[in-house]
Amino acid sequence: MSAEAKKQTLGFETEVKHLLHLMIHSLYSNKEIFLRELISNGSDAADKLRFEALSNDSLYEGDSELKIRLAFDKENRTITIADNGIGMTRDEVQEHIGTIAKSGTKQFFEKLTGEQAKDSELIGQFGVGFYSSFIVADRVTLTTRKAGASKDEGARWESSGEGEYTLETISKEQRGTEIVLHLKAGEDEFLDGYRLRSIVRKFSDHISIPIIMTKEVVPSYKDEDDKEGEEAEAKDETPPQPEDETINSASALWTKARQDIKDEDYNEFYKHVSHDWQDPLVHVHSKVEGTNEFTLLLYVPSRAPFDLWDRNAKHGVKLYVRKIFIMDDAEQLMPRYLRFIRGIIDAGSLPLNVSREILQQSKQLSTIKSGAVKKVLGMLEGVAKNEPEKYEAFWKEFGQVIKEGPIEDHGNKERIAKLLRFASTHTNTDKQDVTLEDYVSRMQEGQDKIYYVTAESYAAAKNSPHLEIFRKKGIEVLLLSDRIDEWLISHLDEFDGKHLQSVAKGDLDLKTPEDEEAKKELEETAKDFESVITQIKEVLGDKVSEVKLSQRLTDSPACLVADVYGMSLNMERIMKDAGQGMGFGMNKKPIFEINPGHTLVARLKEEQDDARFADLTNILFDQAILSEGGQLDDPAAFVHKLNGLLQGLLK
Ligand SMILES: Nc1ncnc2c1ncn2[C@@H]1O[C@H](COP(=O)(O)OP(=O)(O)OP(=O)(O)O)[C@@H](O)[C@H]1O
Repeated sequence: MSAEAKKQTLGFETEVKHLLHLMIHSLYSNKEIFLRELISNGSDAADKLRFEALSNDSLYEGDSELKIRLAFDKENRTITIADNGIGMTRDEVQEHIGTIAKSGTKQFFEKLTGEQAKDSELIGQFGVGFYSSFIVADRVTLTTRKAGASKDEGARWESSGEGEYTLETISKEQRGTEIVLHLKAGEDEFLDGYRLRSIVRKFSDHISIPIIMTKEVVPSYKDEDDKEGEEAEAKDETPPQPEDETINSASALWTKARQDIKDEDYNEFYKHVSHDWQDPLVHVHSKVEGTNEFTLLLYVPSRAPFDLWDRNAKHGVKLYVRKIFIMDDAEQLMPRYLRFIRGIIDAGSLPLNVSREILQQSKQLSTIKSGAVKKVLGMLEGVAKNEPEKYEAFWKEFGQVIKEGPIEDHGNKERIAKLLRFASTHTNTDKQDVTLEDYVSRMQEGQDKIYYVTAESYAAAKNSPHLEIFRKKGIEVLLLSDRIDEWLISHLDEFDGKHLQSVAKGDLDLKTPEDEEAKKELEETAKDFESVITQIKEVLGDKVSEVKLSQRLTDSPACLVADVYGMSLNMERIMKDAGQGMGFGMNKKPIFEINPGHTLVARLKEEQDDARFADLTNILFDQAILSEGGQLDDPAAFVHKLNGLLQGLLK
């Protein structure tokens, strides 16, 4: 026996134990799903073999009828699930089984709180897969051999799910994977053919290869009189060959007509392709005719996957060609902003021998992609229109990703823009539920722009001094505080012919008659403030590009305004945080606007003492930074100056 053939005892990754514990507890009321998960794996293994065999027929080893066999043994209290799919090498077993080598796992564990209830919720986002065996079994034996490998290159893995597993090389006649579950005490309900059949029909009917069980001998109800004769007959006959039966409908779900598919079937298929254990939020099933004929069955999950923000996360759409699985993770099929979409696309017109390289440049595939994107957008539009509550749930989970849409997908910009939802001064809550269309319908007479403010948090946006004049005039402003918003807005400069305008950038031009009036008045006032403005400029030096009287303030004494062509101050901060080297200062300096109607500014005008003038000016400037959500370079100096003034009050 070679060294590696020896039995090894290996430890699970530390996280596995915790994960197993959580899974078992959160799934206990739904424990029959272990069967769905194992059958799902068997079906994936068959898909993989079928694809590999396209270019290497010998992998079938003369047996191309792919299937899954399910059996139970009452005496030994075991359930066996066996497939003749691709199988695994010993190394693959070590890599895939009992190890969580999925991207994003680490982040997932960081999110766990240790509180059972909360963590159970979270874990729903994490596929259960093979581990679900341990919900019902206290020992699991997996034997497998890779298709095309020699018979003595099989592997046996065994574990009781408690931190360790053994792995050894064995000889295995049949390629594929066989899993034996040694049931825990109390799980005997699964040692029942009727129960197993009904679970398969409920969860795995859509699996496209046959799931086979031995036909059970149904006791026949014959006349009492016949009984003796029958027994006598049975005695001298060898038992009849057990007969097989297929217990699922074994056809690719997406090839069926919509009206023949039940909601449960759609949901179970979703769980199979997505490895999610919750029902999806919504699906679209559609056949697109034409030269590039294809069928798609795509889903929106009800919860964001745990790796939604992981750059390396897998994409969720599988590519099939005429029912043959071609590949997972087909990033050519969905743009990044729809990366949460799960399901399949069956491209009838692609050749079967496509490779990843060919796909990358395939014109046909990009046509299919754009057709699929349109279907997905159509589905979302439908939900938004007809099922607003569902859309709200969708937006909560995926809104931030959809906001990448106008940046990534110019062709569909208008359509995506209509799917966006924002918080706004109209509703004054942090709930993002205002559409751009709603906004436009509420625009005031003469208003020709869609106004927004960006800030680091909803509170900072809502309380921004820049909103004062808008609130006073009852002009709605969108309150943007998601990180992505700055980028979104830089790519979405227009909606329905209306320019999107930051309230914190450039000159205000509200285009109303009162506005013109106010402007004139301000020009008059400005004459009075000329010398104050010059003095403020001297104090602030190159911290600002300009100082002027403000039209936007009613309650606050001062604010900062970004150059109309420059970055907003919020954007500058984001860039700085992201270490983009574009720190405060690289951008054009902000304009410092003061409110001539404010008592502090009036006080400044009267101030004779230069030192006090400088202190007050610096305080107003720092306050303006703070109310923008910015950070002070020297907070202690600010506090010191402020206290100086306050003490002055007490004298
Ligand atoms: N019957 C099988 N035949 C061949 N490979 C298998 C089989 N079962 C599992 N595997 C391999 O083990 C890996 C891990 O399986 P597991 O069920 O834990 O997770 P998964 O199916 O990848 O995803 P999830 O955990 O989200 O369900 C699979 O991706 C596959 O590579």
